[in-house]
Amino acid sequence: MLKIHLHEASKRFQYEWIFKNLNLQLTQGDALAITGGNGSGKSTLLKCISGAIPISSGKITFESTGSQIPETDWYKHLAVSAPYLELPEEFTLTEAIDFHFKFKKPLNRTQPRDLIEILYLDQHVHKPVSQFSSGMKQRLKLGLALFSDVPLILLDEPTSNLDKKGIAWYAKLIETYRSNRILIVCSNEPREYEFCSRRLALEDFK
Ligand SMILES: Nc1ncnc2c1ncn2[C@@H]1O[C@H](COP(=O)(O)OP(=O)(O)OP(=O)(O)O)[C@@H](O)[C@H]1O
Repeated sequence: MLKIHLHEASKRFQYEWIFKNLNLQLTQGDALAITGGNGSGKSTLLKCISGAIPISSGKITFESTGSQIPETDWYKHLAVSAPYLELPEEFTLTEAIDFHFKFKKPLNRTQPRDLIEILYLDQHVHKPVSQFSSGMKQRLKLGLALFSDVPLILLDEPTSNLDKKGIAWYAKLIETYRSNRILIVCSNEPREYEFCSRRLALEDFK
């Protein structure tokens, strides 16, 4: 059982404070929406929680069945989908999926061909990712994150580039695969985080 604890966590870039004295406890089953306008610091907070960048003061801890997970191992317990994280563009769809699952175990032993069907990308199996539309890339990013067998899922702007069908697909996918995980969604769009029972407005932590 993964537990994340932020204790007086603060982040600044040079002289600009992005958030200050943030206290938060999350455990599996929790869904948190991080909200705020452009530039409020949503992506920065997500990166701090993933361990990609350090906080300036305070503490973030990951704990699993009573023992603390070292920061260098956090990445093993999480998957991220974000606009600034690139897919391997030179790979075909099948290669990109195989590559991803060299590092992360697939959820419920999902087979690549089944995932491709769930992502409704079966017409594009042999196409290089560089030739995907932005919506197709977004579905692939979300699929790779949600179908990684990890307890922490971090989604930044999950429905960007998705059309109406894609947005409905996202909602259904989340409903099915969020259970017993910690899900964190950074967003300005209520439709992306309606299911989140917990909300954190970054404007409150300046
Ligand atoms: N590496 C960095 N160095 C300096 N400042 C940075 C860095 N990364 C982000 N910032 C600044 O931190 C602030 C928050 O940026 P961030 O990308 O976290 O906002 P956001 O809420 O995710 O915005 P958006 O909704 O536009 O995606 C901005 O003022 C940004 O310029």
